[in-house]
Amino acid sequence: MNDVSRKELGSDYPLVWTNTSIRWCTSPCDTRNSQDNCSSCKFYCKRVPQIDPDICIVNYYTNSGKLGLHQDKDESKSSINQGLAFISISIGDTAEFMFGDTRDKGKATKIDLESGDVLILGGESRLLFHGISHVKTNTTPTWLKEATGLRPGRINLTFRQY
Ligand SMILES: O=C(O)CCC(=O)C(=O)O
Ligand SMILES: [Fe+2]
Repeated sequence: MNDVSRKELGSDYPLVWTNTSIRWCTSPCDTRNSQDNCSSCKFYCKRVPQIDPDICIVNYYTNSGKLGLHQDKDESKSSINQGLAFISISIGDTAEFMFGDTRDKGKATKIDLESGDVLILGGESRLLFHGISHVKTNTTPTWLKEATGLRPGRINLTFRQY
């Protein structure tokens, strides 16, 4: 993601992202007990409840793959009402990710999700409309292609708590 996208996301929605590495909380951190005791991921702790994922959905997009704007509502009412996050990890080709408050594609904000980006939608942003407008051909990092023989396209993993 570029810096503009980071600012947009950071100011409007409680999202956490990284580029090319997973920055994860390594110290005790639990919003259910305390909101301030985590030095490594204060932002995440304060605004997005922690999850114990029990579902992983794997999406594979060819270079013509798309996913229309939608809300993720298949988890339990309790999970959604608490704003439990879903954690999305992108691998392979870059995709343009859209998100917004309505299903209107024209009004959605668009950001690039690159291989290695981690996006967390939780708390206030749990029910954001989101989707993939397109996948950018031949954008997988060369080292990844060489190391894995990954075919063209994009893999997205989302970890969720039912
Ligand atoms: O591929 C993505 O980045 C989003 C996937 C998604 O929204 C979903 O699986 O519900
Ligand atoms: Fe989704």
